[in-house]
Amino acid sequence: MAEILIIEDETVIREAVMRLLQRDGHTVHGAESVEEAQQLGPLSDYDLILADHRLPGHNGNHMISAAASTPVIIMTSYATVKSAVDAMRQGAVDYIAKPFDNDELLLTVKRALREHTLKRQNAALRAHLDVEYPVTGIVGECPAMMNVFDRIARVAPTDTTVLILGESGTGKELVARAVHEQSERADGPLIAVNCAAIPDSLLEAELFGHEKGAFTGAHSAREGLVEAANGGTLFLDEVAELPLPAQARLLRVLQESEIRRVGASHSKHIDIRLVAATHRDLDQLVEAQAFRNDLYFRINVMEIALPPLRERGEDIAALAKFLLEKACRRLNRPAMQFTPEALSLINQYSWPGNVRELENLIERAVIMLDGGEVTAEQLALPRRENNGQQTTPDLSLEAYFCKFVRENEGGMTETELAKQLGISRKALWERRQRFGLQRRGQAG
Ligand SMILES: Nc1ncnc2c1ncn2[C@@H]1O[C@H](COP(=O)(O)OP(=O)(O)OP(=O)(O)O)[C@@H](O)[C@H]1O
Repeated sequence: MAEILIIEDETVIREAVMRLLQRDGHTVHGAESVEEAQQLGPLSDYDLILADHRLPGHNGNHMISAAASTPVIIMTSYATVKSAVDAMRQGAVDYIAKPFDNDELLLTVKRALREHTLKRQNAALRAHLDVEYPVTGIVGECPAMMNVFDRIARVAPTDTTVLILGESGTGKELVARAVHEQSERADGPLIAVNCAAIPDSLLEAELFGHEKGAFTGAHSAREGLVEAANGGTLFLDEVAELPLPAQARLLRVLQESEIRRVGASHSKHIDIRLVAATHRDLDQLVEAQAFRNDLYFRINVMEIALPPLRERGEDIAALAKFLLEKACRRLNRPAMQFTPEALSLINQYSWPGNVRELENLIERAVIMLDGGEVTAEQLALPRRENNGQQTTPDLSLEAYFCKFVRENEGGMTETELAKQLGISRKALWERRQRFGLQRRGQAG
C-alpha cells in the first residue's frame, strides 16, 4: 500500500490518524511540525502527505510547495475552512475538516492516492510516447525516419530555411509543422500554401498581396499569404510549381526581408522563416531553367528527405495500427484491429500514394465496418504471388495509374478519382502533368 506522512502537533489526533491508516494497510510516518517532517527524509519518498493547517513554526500550507509532486491534504478545524480553501488554490489536492469521522478520512486518502497514481501513469505513458516518436504525431522508428527526427530537432530552433523532399503523401506537411512547432516562432503563425493548387494567374497576388487597382478586379488592397506569415513560418508546398515571376519575387523577400505587394511602390519589412517542399528533382528543373538557380541555393540550405512508405520496414505496420486507432476515434467507432493476413498484405503492398493512401484505405474500412477485425478482403489490396510480385496490377505504377485514370475519369470527378487512388487531388493533378494525361471526359 502507500507510504503516508502525517504532520500534526496534537499528539492524540496524530496517533489516532496514524493508527487508522496503518489498519488500512499503509505505512505511516508522523511528525509534529513541518521542520521535523523535513528532517525525516526526502518528501518525494511519500505517496501522500496529510498536514494540519495550523502548526507551530511553518504552517501546513508550506508543505504544498515543499512537497513538489507529492500530493498534500490539509487538515483543518471548521473555524478555518476558508484557509483550507486557500490551501487548495495553492495546490493542495484536498482538505478535510476536523473533527472528521474515520470513513470520511479514509475516503479522502483513497481518492487522493488514486488520482496521484493516475497522474503518474499518464506522465509515464507520455514519456513512453515521447521516446517512441520523438516528434508528436509522426510515427516512425526506421533508420530513415530517425534521421528525419534528428534533422528536425537540429534545424527547428535555428532560423534556417528548410527544404523537405519526398513523394506525395509521405508526410511533408507534418514535418513542416513539426519544424514550426519546435522553433522559437511556435507562437507565431504557420501559413501553409500549396503552390500547385493556386492558378498561375492568381498566384502572385495571393502570395504577395496587392494594392487597390493593381489589376482588373482589385477593388481594395489585400495582404498576401507571405505577409500573413510575418513573425512565423511560411510553408510553401510544391515550391517547384511556382512560375518564374513569382520565384523572382520570393527571392527578393528572402534576400532583403522585404515584401512589395503587386502594384505597390514601396516595400515593407517582413520577418519569415521559409520551409519549402517538393517531390520534384529541383536539380533537374534548374538545369532545364524551369527553376531559378539563385532561389534553389537560397532554399536548399537544410534538406530533410522523407522515405517512401514502402521503404519504411516495420514502420508500415506501426503506422497502419496508429491510423486505424485514429480513424476509429475520429469516426466514433469501437476499437478495431487487423487480422494477421491483412497486416501481412499491408506490409507487402507498394503504396504509391504513401501514408495518405494507407490512411484513406483504413478510413474506408472503418466506415464500412462496425468494429471487430479488419480482414485482407476488406482492405481489397492487390496480393502478391509466391515470387513476391503483385498479381494485380501486373503493370508499372505509372502504367497502372494511367490505366486507372483513363478507365474511370469519364464517371468520376477529380476528387473521387484521387480518393480511389488514395492520393491527394493535388497529387493527381501533378501526376496528370507528369504523365501528360490531360483530363478527357467530364464526370456526370
Ligand atoms: N509518419 C507519419 N505518422 C503519422 N501520420 C502520418 C505520417 N506521415 C503522414 N501522415 C499522415 O498522412 C497524411 C499525408 O501527410 P502530408 O499531407 O503531410 O503529406 P505530404 O507529403 O505533404 O503530401 P502532399 O505532397 O500530397 O501534399 C496526413 O494525414 C498525415 O497526417
